Amino acid sequence: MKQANQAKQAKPYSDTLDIRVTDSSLRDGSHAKRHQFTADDVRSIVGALDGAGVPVIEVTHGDGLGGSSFNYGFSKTPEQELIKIAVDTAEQAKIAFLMLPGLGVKDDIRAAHANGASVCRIATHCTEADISVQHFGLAREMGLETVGFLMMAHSTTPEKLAAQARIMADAGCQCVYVVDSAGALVMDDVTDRVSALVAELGDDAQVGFHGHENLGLGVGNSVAAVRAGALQIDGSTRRLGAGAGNTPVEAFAAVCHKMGIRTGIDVLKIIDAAEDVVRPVMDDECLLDRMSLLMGHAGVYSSFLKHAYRQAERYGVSGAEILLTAGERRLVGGQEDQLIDIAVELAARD
Ligand SMILES: CC[C@H](O)CC(=O)C(=O)O
Ligand SMILES: [Mn+2]
Repeated sequence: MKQANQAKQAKPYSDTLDIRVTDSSLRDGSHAKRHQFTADDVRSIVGALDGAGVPVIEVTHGDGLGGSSFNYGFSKTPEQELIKIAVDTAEQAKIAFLMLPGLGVKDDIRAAHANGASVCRIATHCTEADISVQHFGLAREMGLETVGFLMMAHSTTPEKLAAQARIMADAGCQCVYVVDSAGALVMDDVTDRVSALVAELGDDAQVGFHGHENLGLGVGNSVAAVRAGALQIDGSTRRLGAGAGNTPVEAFAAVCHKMGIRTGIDVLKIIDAAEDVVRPVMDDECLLDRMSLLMGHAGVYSSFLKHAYRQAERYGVSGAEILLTAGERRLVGGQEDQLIDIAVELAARD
């Protein structure tokens, strides 16, 4: 623990920030909204987060650029339009976008750049970093800041994860995230993974952490990540994200303030933004209920939640059983359609 704290003190994010927070309410939260964000939602949320000093705001379909589709759910508003509105609204925050190679293509990155986004986040399954190489190359050529997402990080070892982070860093990624897509990591797991990446990457790239609340550990895990040397942390205001939601930015900012970790976020303003601006846009609170808790326990991709509900209703089977079976089969992002297969099997069995 002592060493980890020293790592943080020795290497703050910048002269004024110890760590940099990215708010993902308008991207990860798109899963919870079934991708139905409107232009007004983006305008009001970006305005409030920007005013509270959140330094980076991510805006994209929940499954990233090109995610609007039959398999993942169609967006109400084209994501490039939302990105442009976010850029036009923010006065100080950078606007980030996410892309999964294969779902989105290079032209989507070019369009996001043309619309003014400045942080390009490329996500792959945690053992498949090699598919991100050309996208990092393109993004760097275009002058975009780059972030890599190693998703479902609970499903591989710290050593293997660090080797995948090396592939991203060598391709031009400036910060590689440990992504707890299933909200399945507990604190020591986070410490081990972040430490392994910090040791592997050294000064070549920063390390980040993206948490989900499925075991109620978003804030605790994010603090563990910071102590292990992470310099970038994701969260969502009011936990507006997939599953039980993400690390709540307002709680994390308050905890950091108490711990003397500088985030640049005004705690009182972000608390007001959560209550007065983000909550009214949400269909429901992102709850730590039976379904999301099962996801954390069984290691299921958080964005499967709404799909599981839909198939459970359609085939008259238990959503919890769909999720547990998805966990047993170790399904990864992109295999949403297999939840239909599972539901059909469960219906045939009942
Ligand atoms: C693009 C899918 C996914 O929602 C990315 C992410 O936030 C995660 O894996 O947690
Ligand atoms: Mn997520």
